[in-house]
Amino acid sequence: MDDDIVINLATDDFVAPRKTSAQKGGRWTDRLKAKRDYIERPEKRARTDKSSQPTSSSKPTAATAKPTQIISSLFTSNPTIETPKPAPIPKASSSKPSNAPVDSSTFEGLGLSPLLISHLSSKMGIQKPTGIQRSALPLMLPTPSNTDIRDIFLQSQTGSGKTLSFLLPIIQDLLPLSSLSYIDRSIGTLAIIIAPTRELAKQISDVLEALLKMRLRAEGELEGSRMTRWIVSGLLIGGENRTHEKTRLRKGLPILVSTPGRLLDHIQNTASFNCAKCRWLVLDEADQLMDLGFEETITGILKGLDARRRLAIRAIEEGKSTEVGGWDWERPRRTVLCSATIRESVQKLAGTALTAASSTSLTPPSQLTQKYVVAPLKLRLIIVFLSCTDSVDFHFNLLGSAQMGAEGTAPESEEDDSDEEDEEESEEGGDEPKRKPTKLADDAVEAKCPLLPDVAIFRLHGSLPTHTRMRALKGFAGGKDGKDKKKTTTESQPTPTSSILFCTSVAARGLDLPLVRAVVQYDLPTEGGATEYVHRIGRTARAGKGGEAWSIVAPSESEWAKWVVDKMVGEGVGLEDMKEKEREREKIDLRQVPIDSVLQSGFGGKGKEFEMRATEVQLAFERWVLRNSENVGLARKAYLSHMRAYATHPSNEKHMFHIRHLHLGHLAKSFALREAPTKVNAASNSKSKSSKSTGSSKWAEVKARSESNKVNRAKAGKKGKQTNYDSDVDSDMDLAENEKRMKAVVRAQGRLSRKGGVMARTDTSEFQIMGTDYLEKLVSGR
Ligand SMILES: Nc1ncnc2c1ncn2[C@@H]1O[C@H](COP(=O)(O)OP(=O)(O)OP(=O)(O)O)[C@@H](O)[C@H]1O
Repeated sequence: MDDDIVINLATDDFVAPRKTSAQKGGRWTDRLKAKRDYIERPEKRARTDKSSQPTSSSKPTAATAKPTQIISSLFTSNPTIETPKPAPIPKASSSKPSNAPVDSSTFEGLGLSPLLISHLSSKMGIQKPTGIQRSALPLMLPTPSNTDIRDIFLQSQTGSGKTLSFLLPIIQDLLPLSSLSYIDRSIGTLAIIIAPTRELAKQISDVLEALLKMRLRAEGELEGSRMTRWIVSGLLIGGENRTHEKTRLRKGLPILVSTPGRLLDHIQNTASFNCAKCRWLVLDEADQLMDLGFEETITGILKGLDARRRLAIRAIEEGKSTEVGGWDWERPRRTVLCSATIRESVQKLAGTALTAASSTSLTPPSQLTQKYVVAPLKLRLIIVFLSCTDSVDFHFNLLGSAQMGAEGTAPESEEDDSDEEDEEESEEGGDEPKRKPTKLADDAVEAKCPLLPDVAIFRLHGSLPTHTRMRALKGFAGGKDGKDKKKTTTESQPTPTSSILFCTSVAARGLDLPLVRAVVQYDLPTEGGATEYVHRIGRTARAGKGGEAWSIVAPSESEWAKWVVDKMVGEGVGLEDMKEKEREREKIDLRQVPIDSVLQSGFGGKGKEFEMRATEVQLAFERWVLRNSENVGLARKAYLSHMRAYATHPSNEKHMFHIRHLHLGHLAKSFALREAPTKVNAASNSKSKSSKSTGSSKWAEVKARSESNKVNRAKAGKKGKQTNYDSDVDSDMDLAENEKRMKAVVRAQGRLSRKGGVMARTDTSEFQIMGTDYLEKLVSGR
């Protein structure tokens, strides 16, 4: 399998829906289709914004020619989207991949141990160093000339081999200790690697274990134990039994890979965690780790390690130590900061900055093709994916269960006020055939999509339990889960040849899945701007391989393409010179592709046939949502969460990503919702009204908290700062739930000020987070 993400929803052999004129008898879907496709609706009140204008490209149809509108059509009432002029192919795209190994260099020439070189070559297929490895190894490998170099910052493009750049020097540094008779794993932890997500920590640990499997023996020795026998690696990522972790730590883990929270926990609370002799501290994705939210934890870790070291030295001085003698306590700890993107301020924290010679900018790998399509929101559903947690769950279930021609009914509840269209659905749903289960198990990680027979679908987000997240990643990457399933796949369930991973930004950084062919940003990042964009697209085009990045851009967001390129060039470290910036800009080839050509290649057919095919798929999705209240609930929740997430774009992006500019009707349609958005909110409100706690008491609670925040801020002398809530949070909505969600969003973004446990505006960005009332007003036009 060499393609792990596909972007087309249907292939050329898509079977066109049966044309029918039957009004009586036949399949329910045929009658419904005949009815719905040709129901003419009174013209909607015209929107005043230009986005409500019909496309210039859309030819007059029976519907558009008259002053009426087909409700289910995806291709009417769309905003005008300028068709891009074909851009010249930039010179850079024909040059050598920028993150590939460098032919002119060798590991021998960089001072790497022959034992490691031989293992890399024979067991891992790695022959030549990449640019960053060429820069880093001579300075980081243990030699008498570089003992003074303490903190190091490694910056290079995504997929350029930073992991080996720090793991190889650590291992080469520890290997000589093997000759000391007293050395075994009880020496404690000598190197710690911190990664921001569990998935990334696990991945680094896997690479480390692959390296430690080396049959390394001292030169000339054919027999005897491995030099790495005592270098046991450990992984601490939370979500696991603490007692079990403590036992492992007590036995000794010379190299530890961990997420920050769990590590701090053990430094503070596990007496038997011997980390006083730690020589290496690596912060992978350092910019994210140094950001607010993680910052305090990292500071706690640094202080904790220093304190442990001081205590150990004092114990030796006072003769109370059980430590073995002969340890070089004078040798300082070396800190390695590592990322593809990093702010200059963070870079300055490191004494020595090492970058791959090829580029210091925020640019993605040169061989990565970047494309974007400006799509009306309601058309997104038929293209591809990416979103917040609820949106991931919704799309995973939708794609994993919806089928062409499947039946639907109106939702079981909350539909007393269903509109004419819903009533039509209910009437026609009377003779529906037996339904298939419509929702996947809560812990399901893989689904087969009836619309995409050769595709396995996976999901990954931070609200899933750790073991589920790991299973998802393994399955997607073609690991055990995926492979086993392929063996048992029957004829009725064809072998998946491609995989799609629906995920949140939890998968944006560091994950190395070499077979990923394309990254599709169904939603652009709400947090992290161009930096997050570069990390996300960096999941493809790794180590010199090709890859494509697609971004789905709403008409109201169309300024984004220029903005993100400006940011990529402008935020590159050390790119002050205008000419240099211009050269960098030329290398970034982010080009717009007309939506028609994307749909045409996805759905096939002649002329505008793709419109009918796309509409059929949209209808299949809408029918799936209508099948039961659970599906409706998933869709509504995803829609509302999407709006909340959207509202967290920072204020300097408001001109492109303001919720006020979103076409909410189209947005609802992209979640396969037929209801007008007012109804989506109304349904949500009625649910919360029936919940135990009254809205008003919760409102009072939130308001009180908001007041207390103000007092705290005033006390702290932070005038002018405000909470991330607007003071007009709606009293009807489930405020506690709302608050929880908002907090989760903000915390996930690392912007929750831990001081006092309240959400406060941070110095680096001011969120658009606004009360539900405000969203409601926008939605209902009040
Ligand atoms: N010298 C090399 N030759 C060939 N492949 C390599 C070399 N070094 C590393 N790789 C491979 O390149 C891929 C990317 O490496 P790695 O994950 O370390 O990249 P990274 O720079 O950390 O990326 P990101 O910034 O996205 O975290 C891995 O599959 C790794 O095995």
